[in-house]
Amino acid sequence: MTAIPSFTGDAHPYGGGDPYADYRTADFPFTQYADLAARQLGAGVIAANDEFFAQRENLLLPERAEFDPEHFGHKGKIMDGWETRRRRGASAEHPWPTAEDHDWALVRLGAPGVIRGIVVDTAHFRGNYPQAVSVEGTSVAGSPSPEELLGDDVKWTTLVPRTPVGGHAANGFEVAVEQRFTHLRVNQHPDGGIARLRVYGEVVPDPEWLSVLGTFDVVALENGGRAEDASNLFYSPASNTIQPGRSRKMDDGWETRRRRDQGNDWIRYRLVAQSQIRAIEIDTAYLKGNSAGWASVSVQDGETGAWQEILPRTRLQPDTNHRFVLPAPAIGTHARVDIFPDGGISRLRLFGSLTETGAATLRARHQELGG
Ligand SMILES: NC(=O)NC(NC(N)=O)C(=O)[O-]
Repeated sequence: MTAIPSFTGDAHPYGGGDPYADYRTADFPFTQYADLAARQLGAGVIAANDEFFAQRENLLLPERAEFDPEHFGHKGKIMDGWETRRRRGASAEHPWPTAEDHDWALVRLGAPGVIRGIVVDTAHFRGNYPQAVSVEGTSVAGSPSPEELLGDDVKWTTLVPRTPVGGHAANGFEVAVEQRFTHLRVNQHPDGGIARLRVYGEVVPDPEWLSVLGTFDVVALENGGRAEDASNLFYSPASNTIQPGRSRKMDDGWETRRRRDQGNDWIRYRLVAQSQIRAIEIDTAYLKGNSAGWASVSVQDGETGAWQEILPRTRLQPDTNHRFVLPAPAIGTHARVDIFPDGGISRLRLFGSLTETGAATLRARHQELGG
């Protein structure tokens, strides 16, 4: 694992001006993966032992945390994060919290998967961030209640051991645990505030669920699809094109910078597993003066297979969902959308089903990751 920067210690008290001017962060190698704790994917902070100063749900807000130095409420300073009360010891002789004292929050991942990295963001928590944090993971099928998750029969695996963190900083941790997780427990030792939680990883879907679906979107992030590479990410990520639901504004889609050459832009995807594609949707919702002019779609079977064009270069309309039925099913493990010359699309849907090989591969991966 590559060494990534770690931050410790207080940040300076807020002194006015841009509250992010002294924010400590870094480029983490794992942010190429999807955020499995994204609300858009269906994640939630389902319980916490204490949220006296600020509510647990703020942890998963997609926007970066805000800070208003003048904003106070009945409980104290209004903070954009999850913040617990200060713990006290049991007596005047020992007024401090014990080494075991800690606060916890339970997080349901939006899609189960393998976790590659976690960011515990303490933005604006300058003198009230946790002394240390730890993160554990578990895999529980169905929709367990907080009480069930806290039961003695649930096995938790350490993803981030108890580690000191810094105030007003993006505290990143690489995770190397080859298991599929459905829920996390985030611990603050002994107490404090965390602004945001990001959990980067690879979706590993339930093969039984996909097998009964029949026809489904074999490139959708929630089903285990992934945007592997793209020609340009200037305005917004390529992974937006395989997010759930339709775009609600322009930057919910994928938009490239204006090209000034004779080339074109593209995205390469890894499908859920080997699939048979029968229909395609290309949506340009909210892309009007910058919608892709034309698009084509190709598939590749295996990392080294030849690319086969399955949708020839086709004119697209701005702010429109386009539907195409393929003349014959197309088999592949990867797909590529080429847009001409540049601009963007908001969503790509590839409807079909897993081949027998694809289904077997998915079942084997699900099993090897703990089932
Ligand atoms: N100035 C503070 O933020 N104080 C307290 N926190 C809030 N949110 O008021 C505390 O005890 O950490």
